[in-house]
Amino acid sequence: MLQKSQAGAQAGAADRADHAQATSHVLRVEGLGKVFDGRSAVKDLSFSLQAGRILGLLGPNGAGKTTTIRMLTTVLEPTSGAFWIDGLASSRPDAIRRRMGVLPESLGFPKKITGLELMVYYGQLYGFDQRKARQNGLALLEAVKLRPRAHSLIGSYSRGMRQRLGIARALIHDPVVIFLDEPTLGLDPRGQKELLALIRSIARERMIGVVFCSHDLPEVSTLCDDVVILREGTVVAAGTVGEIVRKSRGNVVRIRVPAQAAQEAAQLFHGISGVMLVSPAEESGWIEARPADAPGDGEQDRLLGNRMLDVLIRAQIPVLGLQAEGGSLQDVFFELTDEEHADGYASVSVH
Ligand SMILES: Nc1ncnc2c1ncn2[C@@H]1O[C@H](COP(=O)(O)OP(=O)(O)OP(=O)(O)O)[C@@H](O)[C@H]1O
Repeated sequence: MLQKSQAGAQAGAADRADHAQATSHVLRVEGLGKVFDGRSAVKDLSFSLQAGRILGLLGPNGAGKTTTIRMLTTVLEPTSGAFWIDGLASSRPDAIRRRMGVLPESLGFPKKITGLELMVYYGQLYGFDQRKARQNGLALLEAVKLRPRAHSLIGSYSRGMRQRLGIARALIHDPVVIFLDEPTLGLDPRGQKELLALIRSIARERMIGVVFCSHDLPEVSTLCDDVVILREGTVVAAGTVGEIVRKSRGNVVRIRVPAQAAQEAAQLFHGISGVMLVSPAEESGWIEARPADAPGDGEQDRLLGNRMLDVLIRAQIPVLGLQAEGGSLQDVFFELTDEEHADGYASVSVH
């Protein structure tokens, strides 16, 4: 709880000044770092998140995601850098804790109370009286589609229902940012889909910024607006999902021509700037190509197949088969977090 002391009043004024500086972002992180026993777990991390947007924090095991989340949720003190939540600086953990909600990776709820009792308990911890805590609790249970089970014991809830209860609890004090650590872990495909839809609607309707940690890359591509990819504690890519996917080297085009025309077609493809043949023409007539430089111009990369087709049409070489594989967040993730291929990618800033 905040103390109404002179120091508190001064801190409040400073908070408001910070707030005025950074009102467009619900979360802003600058140069955040954490050193454990002389080893950097997170280095110079900077990004920002706007209200109503969902940011995916990605990285392989040991990349520094948990350390980052623990710093941003004030569990761990950063070694360097700072962050602001709703304009309030990380040097005021009590104040910023009241502006954020957290769904930790593993949730421990008492099993022998009802969902509503849990909501009332936490509502009162945040200073609501019994009536208001109950009213707020019921409204949030409705929002996460648990209203019909409000009076059931938590012990009877499925994993998906417990996750939804965890989200309702994280929203009790009307936070501006919520941190969700692997919320869909262990859910069946339907439960996963429903939870993702719920997270999206909460972000959009309540204008809450969501920081979402997951190892499920298709899920992150579907849900998130922005992505930060960490590798060994350092940001290796940051931007919107579209911006990051366009940086993929995964655009591969396979074209099949008659076997007797394969050499000629390969020669023609060689002549297209920006095209790299992956394999020599096969006896079957299949020829595989990808953009020569990475990261290339995303638009140009996506037009690779069109340019290859264009030269075949001009040379009147029949096209017998065509396969085009666009880049995905998964491609970029593997490329960036694989030591051999991690060079040559420029970061772009998250809006
Ligand atoms: N309390 C600690 N003391 C010492 N080293 C730590 C501590 N916590 C984390 N680390 C180290 O910091 C690095 C980042 O770990 P972190 O748990 O943040 O990674 P992660 O991306 O969350 O990994 P995972 O996906 O496996 O959960 C690792 O090298 C880890 O060993």
